[in-house]
Amino acid sequence: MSSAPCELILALDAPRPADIAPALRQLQGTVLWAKVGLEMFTACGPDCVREIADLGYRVFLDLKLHDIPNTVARAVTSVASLPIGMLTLHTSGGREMMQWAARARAEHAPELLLLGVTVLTSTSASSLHETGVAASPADQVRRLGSLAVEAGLGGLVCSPLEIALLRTALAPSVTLVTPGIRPSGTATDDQARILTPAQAAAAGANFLVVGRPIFNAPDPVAAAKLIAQEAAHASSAKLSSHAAQ
Ligand SMILES: O=c1ccn([C@@H]2O[C@H](COP(=O)(O)O)[C@@H](O)[C@H]2O)c(=O)[nH]1
Repeated sequence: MSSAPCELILALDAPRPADIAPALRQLQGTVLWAKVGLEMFTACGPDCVREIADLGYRVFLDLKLHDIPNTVARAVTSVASLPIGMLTLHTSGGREMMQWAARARAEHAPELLLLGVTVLTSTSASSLHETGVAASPADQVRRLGSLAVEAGLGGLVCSPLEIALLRTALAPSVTLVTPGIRPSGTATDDQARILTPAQAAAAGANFLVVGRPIFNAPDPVAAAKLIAQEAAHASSAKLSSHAAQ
């Protein structure tokens, strides 16, 4: 198990960094990581990645690549020149796609952590079955997670409900990143497989990705600080209890 406390990643789901500038400025130094996703990247491209990095954040580029192996490997090569620390691809693209991506990373961006998205946190058991997958979300996450690690990825994106099972199934060095985080009393929105920050951190997540519970809160800076504290506290308690055993 990792000895580092669980950290918060801010999900920047806005078209431009300028749209969330006050929160970004006020959280500099308190939150280390920010996630640029499809909305921001399709609106302003690599420039917004550099802009967020220039503000002092480590950037998680959440492009969820999913294509034939050659195309995904070339996309990994293209983003290798950007100041990013994490990049996502869909594990459902299969072993070969992930192996090609892992080779491109080794050659062009050895410091970059490639994360395999397993089953989206917005997917319920019934919506997964509708796509033709008979397995439960937990079994499908275990299967895809193991495949991703065999193919050479360093981490996974899963729901907090699967953190404990992945911690049992995989090496402790695998980084587990979880969206689907909802502090008690906040709206579920379109997320289906959720836990609170403390529950996810106690289960063994390395990073929590949180967007709307922060940016839709009356005071986003206070909301982010509370979530970061709750996660750090729960993971430190877990680490101390492991050390005592
Ligand atoms: O399975 C996944 C993979 C990625 N995400 C992304 O995380 C954030 C969550 O935002 P909230 O507002 O906290 O729900 C968002 O950027 C998603 O694209 C995910 O939710 N689930």
